[in-house]
Amino acid sequence: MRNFQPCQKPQSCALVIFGVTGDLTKRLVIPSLYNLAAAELLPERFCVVGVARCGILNEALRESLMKGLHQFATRPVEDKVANRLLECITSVEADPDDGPSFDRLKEQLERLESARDTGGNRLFYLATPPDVFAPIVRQLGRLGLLKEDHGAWRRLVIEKPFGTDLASARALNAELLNILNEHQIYRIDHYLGKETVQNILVLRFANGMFEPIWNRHHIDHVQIIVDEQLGVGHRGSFYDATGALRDMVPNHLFQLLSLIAMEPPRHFDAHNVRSEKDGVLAAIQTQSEEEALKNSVRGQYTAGKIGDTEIPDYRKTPGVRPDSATETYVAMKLNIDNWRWAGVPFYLRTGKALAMKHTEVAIKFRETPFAMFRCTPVEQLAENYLVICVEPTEGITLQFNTKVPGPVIRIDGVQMKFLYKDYFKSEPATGYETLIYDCMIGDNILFQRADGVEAGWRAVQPFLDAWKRVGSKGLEFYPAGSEGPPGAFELLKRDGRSWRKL
Ligand SMILES: NC(=O)C1=CN([C@@H]2O[C@H](COP(=O)(O)OP(=O)(O)OC[C@H]3O[C@@H](n4cnc5c(N)ncnc54)[C@H](OP(=O)(O)O)[C@@H]3O)[C@@H](O)[C@H]2O)C=CC1
Ligand SMILES: O=C1O[C@H](COP(=O)(O)O)[C@@H](O)[C@H](O)[C@H]1O
Repeated sequence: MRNFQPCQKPQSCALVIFGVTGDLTKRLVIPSLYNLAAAELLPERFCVVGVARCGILNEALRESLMKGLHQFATRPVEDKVANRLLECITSVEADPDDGPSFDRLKEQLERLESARDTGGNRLFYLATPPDVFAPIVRQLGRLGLLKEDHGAWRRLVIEKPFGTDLASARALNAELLNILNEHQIYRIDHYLGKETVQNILVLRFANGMFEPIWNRHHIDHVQIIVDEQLGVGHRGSFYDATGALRDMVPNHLFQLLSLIAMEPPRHFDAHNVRSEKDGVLAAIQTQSEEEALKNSVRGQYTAGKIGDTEIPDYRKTPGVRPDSATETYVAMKLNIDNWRWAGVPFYLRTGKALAMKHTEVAIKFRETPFAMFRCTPVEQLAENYLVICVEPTEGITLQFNTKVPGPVIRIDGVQMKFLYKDYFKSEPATGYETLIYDCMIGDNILFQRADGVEAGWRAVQPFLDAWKRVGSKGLEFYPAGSEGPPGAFELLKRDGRSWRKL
């Protein structure tokens, strides 16, 4: 998210993609590069080195990426732009288990850099399974390919998951920081590529009216809701080892939480913004295992129907264990131990195979102190919510009470709505364009820092430990296409609250 206008072209560079034959490259990386190319935002001198473990001819790789582009592009593909991009791509064979193949990769990369005159700047993109992040970085480190010298930058993009718990996240960070400096590492969380998520900072800090009421004196609680319609589909074995909490909470939901709850940064730059975000994650109250069990609900979907589509029982998904205790839904209550948020619960929920796709942050304000209008008791007034709608509706809604026209006082709840589509025309995008562009210009404001990743895992670790200890005890079931497990609604009811109706 750049702090200047107009957009500049990044410096010349080489982009090295590990996992060039994979789904992420085809579905998101290449379509984003295409969108950047169409907007004239790729470097003047540029080359892409596509690394695969088994040799693939340049022509075959380009053909397969072109096919993927036609399938996943967010806008009609213009041959001229696509060909210009694909001509930059060269296939190279290298396997992190085979040291000499990396020596050859180095030679080929240096040859291409010199032919394309890219100036030695390099962006390494790890679009591979997470267990090879460290081995690849070790190979690159051994060959000095990540060392910044003669003014040339060397950067590394890694995809989530950054570990599977606190210990593995620490180990991965330690491996990376052994070879790279923190400023060279770009840990991607695609939620930060969403316009509506980036706008949280602007809403809070470019408007004077929110800050005075953005605290425990005026806010009753916060809800972060990421409901998905998609089931687990073909990702059974990955998902069964992961679950809803690891897949979504310490990364995507915590990004939303930290943007909502952070203190104003001293400056709008990567260091200050990330320090404030990470500071609030570190202030999430550490729960005991008993508290974690009390303050969380796990659900797993059973067979059901979404629209006309029959969804099979989660446990019958290929790759999923028939007696799996993995959660496909999680709801939890967290507290933040600082002056701004003490006593303001944050309720988080996310799940698969639910009735609808909906992502929002709802900020619920306190009620009026007493009932001035006899016609409507306080508890019957509409609740005051400021809702940041992330997806599929993009916008902001304010819910408040108003007088119904007429001679007697009657009160009804109404909504004031800002919808992006009513104000702005923007080309449909993958959400990765901004992120890749920012890597190229060296702005890591939208990327996670090591301490933030670790603070996120630290906050969820008691939940992981407690669930591991109790196994499937307490796991609730919900039919695909429903609103989720009843316990998630009980979690708020117990506190005299309820989830906002979608
Ligand atoms: N797909 C998506 O939408 C998203 C994916 N991610 C993350 O991106 C990464 C890639 O995911 P995705 O593309 O879906 O996975 P795929 O399984 O589709 O692709 C993985 C790629 O990694 C390569 N690869 C596999 N094993 C190794 C290895 N041992 N050494 C080197 N390369 C290897 C494969 O290439 P080959 O076998 O040819 O060498 C393949 O190109 C993962 O970390 C995932 O969590 C994150 C967000 C979204
Ligand atoms: O990272 C992931 O995110 C998606 C949800 O992303 P969204 O942008 O559609 O909200 C989720 O489906 C997937 O399981 C997870 O790995």
